[in-house]
Amino acid sequence: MRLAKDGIFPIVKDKDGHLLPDLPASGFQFAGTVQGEGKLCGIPSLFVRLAGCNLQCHWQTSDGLSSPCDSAYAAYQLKDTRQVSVEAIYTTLLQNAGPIRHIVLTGGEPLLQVKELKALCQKLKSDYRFHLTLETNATLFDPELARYIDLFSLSPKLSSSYTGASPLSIQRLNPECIQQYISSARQYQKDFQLKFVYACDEDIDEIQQLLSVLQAWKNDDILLMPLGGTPEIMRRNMRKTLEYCIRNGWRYCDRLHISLFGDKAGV
Ligand SMILES: Nc1nc2[nH]cc(C(=O)O)c2c(=O)[nH]1
Ligand code: SF4
Ligand SMILES: [Mg+2]
Repeated sequence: MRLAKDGIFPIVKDKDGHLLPDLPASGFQFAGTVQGEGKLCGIPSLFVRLAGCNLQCHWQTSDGLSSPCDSAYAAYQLKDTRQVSVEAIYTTLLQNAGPIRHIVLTGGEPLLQVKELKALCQKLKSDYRFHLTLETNATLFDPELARYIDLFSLSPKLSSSYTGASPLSIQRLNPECIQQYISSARQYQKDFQLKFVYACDEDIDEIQQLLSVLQAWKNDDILLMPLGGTPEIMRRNMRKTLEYCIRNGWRYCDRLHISLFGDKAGV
C-alpha cells in the first residue's frame, strides 16, 4: 500500500515492536492522538494516511486568500511516500494500539487503493475489535469495503474547493455515490457524517442543494468545518461557520488537532 510521509501515526514502535529512533510528531513518548474532526472528536485514535488523491483541492477564501489541501503532501504534491505491505501496517498498528480502539483510514483518497485497503480492514476487523473510520471525498464507493467500516466520514468537495483553470475530468461532487454511503450506513447499522468545509457563502447554497437530493440523513449527520490548514485561516472562518451551523441546525466541526498541535503532519 502506498502511504504518505506520515504513514501510520503517531507511533513509537515499528512492526516488530522495536522502539523507533525518533519521537512521534505529537512530542509524546507514547503512540496515539485524538480524532480532531467529526462525531468522534476527542477519541484516542491511530491514523493510517494513504497517498494519492483523485481531486486537487485548492480553496479560495471569502476574503480572497487561497488555501491548498491541508494534506497536499499526501494528495497531489506527493513527497516522501512509501510502499508498505498490508501485513506490516497491520502489525505496526497492533504494536502501537495499547488501549486505543479507533483506527482512522485517511489520505489523500483511500479508495484509490481499494484492494489493499479491503485486505487491511478485513484483518483489523477479524482478529481484533477495532472501530474503523474511513475519511473519503465520497467520489468512489465499494460495497465490500463498506461492510468493514464503522463510520463513513464523507467530505464532499464543493465548487469553492477547486480554483484550477480547467475542470478535472472527474465528477468532483457525486450525489449518487454519497447516497450509496448513506444507504449502506442505514442498511447495515453503521454511522456516517457529511463533513463540509466552509470557505465562502456560496458553499451554503450548494450544501442545501445537495441535501435536497439526498435521502435518509438527519441534521445531526451534517457537519460544517471552517476552512483552515493553519490556525490563522481557521480562526478567520470560525465565526461564519458557527453562524451557519446554528441557523441551519447543523453540527459545528472543530479541527481539534490543529488547535492542540498546530498544522504539523503526523498528529
Ligand atoms: N488528529 C487528527 N484528526 C484528524 N481527523 C481527520 C484528519 C485527516 O487529516 O484526515 C486528522 C488528522 O490528520 N489528525
Ligand atoms: S479530496 Fe481531500 S485529500 Fe484530496 S485534494 Fe481534496 S482536500 Fe486534499
Ligand atoms: Mg485533513
